[in-house]
Amino acid sequence: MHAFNLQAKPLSLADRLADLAVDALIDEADLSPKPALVDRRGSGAHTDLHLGLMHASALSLWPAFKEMAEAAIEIGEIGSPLREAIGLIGREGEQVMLATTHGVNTHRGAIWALGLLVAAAALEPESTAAGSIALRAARLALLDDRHAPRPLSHGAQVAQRYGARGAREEAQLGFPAVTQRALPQLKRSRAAGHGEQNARLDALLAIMTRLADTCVLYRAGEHGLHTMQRGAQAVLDAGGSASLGGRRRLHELDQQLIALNASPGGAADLLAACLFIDRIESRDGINQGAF
Ligand SMILES: CC(C)(COP(=O)(O)OP(=O)(O)OC[C@H]1O[C@@H](n2cnc3c(N)ncnc32)[C@H](O)[C@@H]1O)[C@@H](O)C(=O)NCCC(=O)NCCS
Ligand SMILES: Nc1ncnc2c1ncn2[C@@H]1O[C@H](COP(=O)(O)OP(=O)(O)OP(=O)(O)O)[C@@H](O)[C@H]1O
Repeated sequence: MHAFNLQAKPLSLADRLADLAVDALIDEADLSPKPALVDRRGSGAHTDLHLGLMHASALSLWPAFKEMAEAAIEIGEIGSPLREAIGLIGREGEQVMLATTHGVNTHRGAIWALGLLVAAAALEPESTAAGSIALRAARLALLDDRHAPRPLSHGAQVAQRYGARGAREEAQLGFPAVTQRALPQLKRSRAAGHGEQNARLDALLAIMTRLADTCVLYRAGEHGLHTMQRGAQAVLDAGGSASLGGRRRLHELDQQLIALNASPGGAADLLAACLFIDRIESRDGINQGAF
């Protein structure tokens, strides 16, 4: 008789980073109540998205994130070969996502942001400070990818019309919405004892106060963007999502953004990026199999 070997094979660094990226996407999707976004309550301002689709899409991206981490480990340095390798994997990941969702864009911006961050984390697994990971990701984002198509995406149209450079610029600047706003707010709200879900909502709102979210600009113009930014600030000023006043303001913001069809999808992607970095930072080095 053969004995089964019940000892699990240890996860590789690439496995663990892909797990963390997918976890961050699932946590972002599940977080509720998010203004005008897909969450456990419903589809927000979207007609073609729902929570099950967001989950399926997140899970479908696991192999792409793992491959990006493996490419970073194998190539080992920031430069055009790595930039172009993760660009190719990202585009293939997008195709898998679209096949999973029957053509709906569930996570385009998230593949970009998390893909860069996964590669950045894999390059130097002992260097887990948020600023260091974001800086490596920015250096990658600044490199040109000769093979990237330049479609007239919604982001490109908004760039022409309003001058907002969206997801690309946010990454090239080192994710300031994450390092300067979301992570500090997440920590402040946790320290104030507001509870994890409220702390995450506050982090999302902190992103929304300043972000030039091209999803919102495309769908609702500058009026939509100002409504998002002012409304998010009003929730935080009223005490954040854990307070009664803040909750009321959050409900108002949800209603206003839905009426404007203004879904802050870029802010949602950056919340996932924030949760990914937070998990890495809060553990004892990603090389030590701590998660
Ligand atoms: C840079 C990307 C995001 C394209 O940007 P572009 O603005 O042209 O596209 P699009 O309108 O589809 O927007 C992408 C998404 O970014 C998110 N987003 C919007 N605004 C912002 C913002 N200010 N900050 C961060 N993310 C944002 C939204 O979710 C939006 O849906 C990326 O998809 C890309 O370059 N793809 C080419 C393939 C590639 O190189 N992939 C690399 C994977 S690492
Ligand atoms: N919980 C969420 N709810 C809604 N969107 C989200 C959520 N999380 C992330 N997103 C991001 O929002 C974007 C989807 O926005 P949107 O539907 O405006 O995409 P689009 O295809 O550019 O536009 P449209 O649907 O107007 O044709 C995705 O790129 C995704 O990364």
